[in-house]
Amino acid sequence: MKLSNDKLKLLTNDLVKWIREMMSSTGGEKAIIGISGGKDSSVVAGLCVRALGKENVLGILMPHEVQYDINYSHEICDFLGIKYKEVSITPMMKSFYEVLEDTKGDFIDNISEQTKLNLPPRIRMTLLYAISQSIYNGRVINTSNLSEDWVGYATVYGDTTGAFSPLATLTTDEVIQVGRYIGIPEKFIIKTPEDGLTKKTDEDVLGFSYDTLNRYIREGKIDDKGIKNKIDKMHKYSRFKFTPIPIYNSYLPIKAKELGNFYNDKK
Ligand SMILES: Nc1ncnc2c1ncn2[C@@H]1O[C@H](COP(=O)(O)OP(=O)(O)OC[C@H]2O[C@@H]([n+]3cccc(C(=O)O)c3)[C@H](O)[C@@H]2O)[C@@H](O)[C@H]1O
Ligand SMILES: Nc1ncnc2c1ncn2[C@@H]1O[C@H](COP(=O)(O)OP(=O)(O)OP(=O)(O)O)[C@@H](O)[C@H]1O
Repeated sequence: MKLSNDKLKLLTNDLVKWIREMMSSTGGEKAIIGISGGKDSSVVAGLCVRALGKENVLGILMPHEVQYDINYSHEICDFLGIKYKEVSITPMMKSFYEVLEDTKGDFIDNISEQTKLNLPPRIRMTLLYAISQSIYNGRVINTSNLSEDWVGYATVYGDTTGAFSPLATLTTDEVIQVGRYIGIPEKFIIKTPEDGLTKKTDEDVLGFSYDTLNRYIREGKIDDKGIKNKIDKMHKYSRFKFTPIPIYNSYLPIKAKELGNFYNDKK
């Protein structure tokens, strides 16, 4: 959705205020962000700098093997003036593969492509939490956007997680507009997103364009019925990624004083 300057101003101010409030309500001080050099992490980092000050934002660069565009990640951190650290995930990927190889035989024949695709996001998130927990009041900030989340194009317990998610209700084109509004240089926000492992673009993998998806999300309109059905199906079957783990709530009594009625409400 094309946003006017007034709307962008309102939205950006609100986002910045919300980040500040979320940081304080979760008892956090330092924002820890995985910096890929693409639009989502660049815009989240830019918003966090506005909300919390650059001294409270830390970028973690996590290449796997040779990341051909790693200079983008260094440059956006330098541009924002935030501290950053580059940590290769290759040793962790290797160990994981070794362990997985050892599980082959009994009930695993081959390591599936899905396993391979989703391992890097999970390792990156594990690393972000590991770093964040060793920093006083560190909080991992999620960088997902509405378009990808809408169709579940994200790894459960990988990039879907974090302390809070500033861009979760903004489509990819709206993230770009907010990025421009806060002065993120164009080269970081118009990079063609690709999944990093197959080198295919998101749109190749998804089978429809973000323009089509974003228009459907905001206006409910879509010309191609086949694509509409595909999006609806992807949406429906990926909601589990964004809901807390369902819990079995037995009828056995809970008499301890409960703040917030978490268990009793579910009965
Ligand atoms: N209804 C259900 N309730 C609970 N769990 C359910 C479930 N259905 C599947 N599952 C479990 O979830 C697993 C599948 O979910 P998941 O592991 O997420 O994997 P999956 O949805 O198969 O794949 C995620 C896709 O997102 C792409 N991705 C990931 C990360 C970032 C980006 C990006 O560009 O930003 C894109 C990635 O390339 C891949 O194509 C299944 O193997 C199964 O264990
Ligand atoms: N190489 C990397 N180094 C650091 N963080 C990464 C890296 N790759 C992915 N991430 C983190 O995981 C998030 C999701 O990554 P993904 O590769 O799926 O790109 P994306 O959703 O298009 O996001 P972005 O626009 O930030 O690249 C990123 O926003 C970033 O926080």
